[in-house]
Amino acid sequence: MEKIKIGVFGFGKTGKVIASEFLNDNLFTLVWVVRKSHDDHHKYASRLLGYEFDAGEIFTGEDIGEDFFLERPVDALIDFSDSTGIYLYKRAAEAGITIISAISKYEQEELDLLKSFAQCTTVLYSPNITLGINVLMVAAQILQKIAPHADIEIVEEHFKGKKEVSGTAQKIANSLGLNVEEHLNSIRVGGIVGRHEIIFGMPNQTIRLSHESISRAAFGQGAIFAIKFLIGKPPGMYTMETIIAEMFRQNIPVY
Ligand SMILES: NC(=O)C1=CN([C@@H]2O[C@H](COP(=O)(O)OP(=O)(O)OC[C@H]3O[C@@H](n4cnc5c(N)ncnc54)[C@H](OP(=O)(O)O)[C@@H]3O)[C@@H](O)[C@H]2O)C=CC1
Ligand SMILES: O=C(O)C1=N[C@H](C(=O)O)C[C@H](O)C1
Repeated sequence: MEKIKIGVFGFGKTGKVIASEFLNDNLFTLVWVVRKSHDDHHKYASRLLGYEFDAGEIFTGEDIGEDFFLERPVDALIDFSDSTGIYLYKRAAEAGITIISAISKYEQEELDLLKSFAQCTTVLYSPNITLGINVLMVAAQILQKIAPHADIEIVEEHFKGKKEVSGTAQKIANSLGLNVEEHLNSIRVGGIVGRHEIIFGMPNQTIRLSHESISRAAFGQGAIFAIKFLIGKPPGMYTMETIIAEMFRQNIPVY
């Protein structure tokens, strides 16, 4: 079977682990990686990550001219760079390359741009691409319907250096109709990869839905799940939670 060709934006804390997940999986070929700086320019991500073969040539944003995506075709582009990466890959969308953006926080302008790409190709946007957090997000909406009077607080914990409020926590708050200023609690300590908890407080009981990414590999596995789902789908905007919600629908008759 022909391998699925992948291009990755971002080669930081997460991008490196994502690249490794694709290098470890025989279904995929890592064709290139784009980063902001000129560090490791034209070296192979595979070599830098300890593999003994060449894959994932490293480029900088400045290398992306008119023909970059035509000369180095891929089936899917996975974005773990930052909110500016999106301005470099309009031509990828026009060429029909599947776009998966995992950027945790976009301004409206960037969200609109991403939506415009969905007219030409399949686009999936997910501020938290793990399977687990999306299951939790759907479960929380069901629980809120079952217990509409519960007090709800969201706690998100991340590594000390994370500057912005968790995009995942904001998305959870929006999906539950909660004011982010009032109900979102952020903790920044040490090296926590990412933990989210939704606390439902009732007079005589407390329900806690929590999810923790214990390795950034969880994000790579989520991206792989997303690509497999998107193969053969028509152009349009997709999200992880709508894929998971559909799976809930198909599997809900438990009793
Ligand atoms: N949706 C999800 O599940 C998850 C989302 N994220 C999100 O992914 C993003 C990256 O996180 P993290 O790895 O921790 O961040 P880092 O700061 O460690 O890495 C960012 C990377 O992006 C590159 N970069 C920045 N701007 C551009 C650009 N315009 N074009 C191409 N590359 C660029 C940087 O290049 P250089 O190395 O040259 O400086 C760097 O390699 C964040 O938005 C984060 O919140 C993270 C984990 C999970
Ligand atoms: O910056 C990160 O690393 C992460 N960001 C996400 C967010 O802001 O919600 C998701 C994940 O927990 C890791």
